[in-house]
Amino acid sequence: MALRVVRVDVGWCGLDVSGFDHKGVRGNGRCTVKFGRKRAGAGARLVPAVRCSSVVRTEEKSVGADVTRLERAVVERGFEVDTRVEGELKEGGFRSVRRTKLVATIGPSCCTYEQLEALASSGVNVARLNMCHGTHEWHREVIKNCRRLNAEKGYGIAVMIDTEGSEIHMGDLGGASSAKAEDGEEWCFTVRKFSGPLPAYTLPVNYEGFAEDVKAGDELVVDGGMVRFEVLEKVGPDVKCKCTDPGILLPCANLTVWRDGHMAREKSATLPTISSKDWVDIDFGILEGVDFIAVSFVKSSEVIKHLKSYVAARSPDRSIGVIAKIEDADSLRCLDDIIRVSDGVMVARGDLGAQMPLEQVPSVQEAIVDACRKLNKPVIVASQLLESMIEYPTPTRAEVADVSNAVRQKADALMLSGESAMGLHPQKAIEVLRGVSLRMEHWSREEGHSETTSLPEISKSETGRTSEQICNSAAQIANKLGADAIFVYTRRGYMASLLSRNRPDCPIFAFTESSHEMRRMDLQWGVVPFQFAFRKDLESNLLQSVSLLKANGMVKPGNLVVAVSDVSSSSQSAGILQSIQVHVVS
Ligand SMILES: Nc1ncnc2c1ncn2[C@@H]1O[C@H](COP(=O)(O)OP(=O)(O)OP(=O)(O)O)[C@@H](O)[C@H]1O
Ligand SMILES: CC(=O)C(=O)O
Ligand SMILES: [K+]
Ligand SMILES: [Mg+2]
Repeated sequence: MALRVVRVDVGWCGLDVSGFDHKGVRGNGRCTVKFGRKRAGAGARLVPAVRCSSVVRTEEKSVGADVTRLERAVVERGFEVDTRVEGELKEGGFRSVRRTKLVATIGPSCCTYEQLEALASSGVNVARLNMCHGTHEWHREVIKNCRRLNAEKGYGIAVMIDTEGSEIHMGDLGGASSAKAEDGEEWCFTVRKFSGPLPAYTLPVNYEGFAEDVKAGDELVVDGGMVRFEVLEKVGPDVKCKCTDPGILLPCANLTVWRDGHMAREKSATLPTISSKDWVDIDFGILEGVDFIAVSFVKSSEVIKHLKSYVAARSPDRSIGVIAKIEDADSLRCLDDIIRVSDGVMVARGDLGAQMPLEQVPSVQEAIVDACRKLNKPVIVASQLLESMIEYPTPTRAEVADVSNAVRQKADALMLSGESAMGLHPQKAIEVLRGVSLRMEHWSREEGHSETTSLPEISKSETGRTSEQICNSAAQIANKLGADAIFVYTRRGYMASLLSRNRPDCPIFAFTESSHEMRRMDLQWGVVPFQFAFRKDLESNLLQSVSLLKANGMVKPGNLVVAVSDVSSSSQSAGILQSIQVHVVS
């Protein structure tokens, strides 16, 4: 039997071990972890005692101060939970937990360790990195900071990369954070490449066929109408334009070309959804162990299927969630197909609003949120939720109403873009999202303003249908009994998602063995992920988790818990598929 010291990092990348025994953590924070014996006939698998995630390196010496708070949490306490949720539970009890999840785009305003910590402490669940901007070194540093925060401070922040896609947009502004275009000024849009500062009144465009595609008289719309130009003439790679609607130009701003009142798409319409640059960025994401990859301008379910099989082949032991961004009319035509094959969806209102009449965006948002819930996939509502907070420390009343509306629709998550990436008040913006979410959730739930949504049956297989019915019933039982929480023991999060789909009155505590699955579940409405070593059946899991939470002051006598499980047990092999248990904490 090998005796080895393992550095356990409940962070991002690295290998998952099947399990190991532990001697415990000593007062000085040193921890020796001993591998168990090989199970007979089970090859290299080890007898699991405490299951833990992401062993980054193994070495023959003691790790001493390397042992982080979270490492100790799993070894000492037998479970792990995001430290922010733990605080909420201890302070306000089960029902106080926020159900709507928060995504923040990371940019120059919030990328240092301290700035990220400020966002994390205000409740960010997912950090989004837009691959349109920054270098791989820059993104790697942000990911490293997020990991460090998780390891040192006990947060469970997930990372999402977002592809650039092939749509036409401007390049960076030679290092400038913005440029101002005045009425009547002449500007040159060009496909020429520049290193360093740009010549005056010049804007690079990413799409090589740009000059071929546009015609004199076309209208160029920047960022859905922030600035407009009229095309005067084409000279080789340059397109000379006159500003007709003045405003601020931002780096990598989206460009659409309009002709005779319609969006002109020409050859750009045939560009691949995932460009060669995107594949390089996706490889980077896989290598860095990100939790989600969001794909811009998805036009069909095929591209999602293709990416999912690529990711599965490149990252066989660690699934990465593929999020389809809905940002144009093409994706709406096959919305249900796209949702079915994706692991989640983003309502990308920024580009949606540039690609279709603005007044259609609210109803499209509602339709997408609704379809995602019906098809059991998490949905993120993104862009301009608090746009004025890029500059001002307080949102407009209309913005608060917009955020409230998304929460009332029961979207899984809300996302900040420029507000966090390059705004003056990233932390305040997250606090507004948090405060408005909590208030609106309370209003819907406790003040009886919730509407019931009928959910279609989605599962095809017998076990899937059983899980679905069990989860629907468990959610109903929990609501009728006024339960404090639903506990679900789940390997890949499927049962947790089926419960979340019901949007029950109480939070869903989802116990899983992998810290990676934990982070993936943290995009779902009302799901509170825990890492926990499974016991032999539902009853032992329930008793063990309740007693662990009780010992840590996170449940109280009298709390009512409804429990379900998709973890196979001895009774399942005896023919009892699944059951619902109701437990009062003694
Ligand atoms: N990594 C970054 N570096 C510099 N600036 C950034 C970065 N990420 C975002 N920004 C700034 O924040 C603004 C909003 O960011 P975001 O990524 O959400 O843009 P978006 O237009 O909503 O997304 P997309 O390009 O996917 O449609 C950008 O226009 C850019 O100015
Ligand atoms: C987020 C994004 O890509 C959009 O709103 O267009
Ligand atoms: K993008
Ligand atoms: Mg977009």
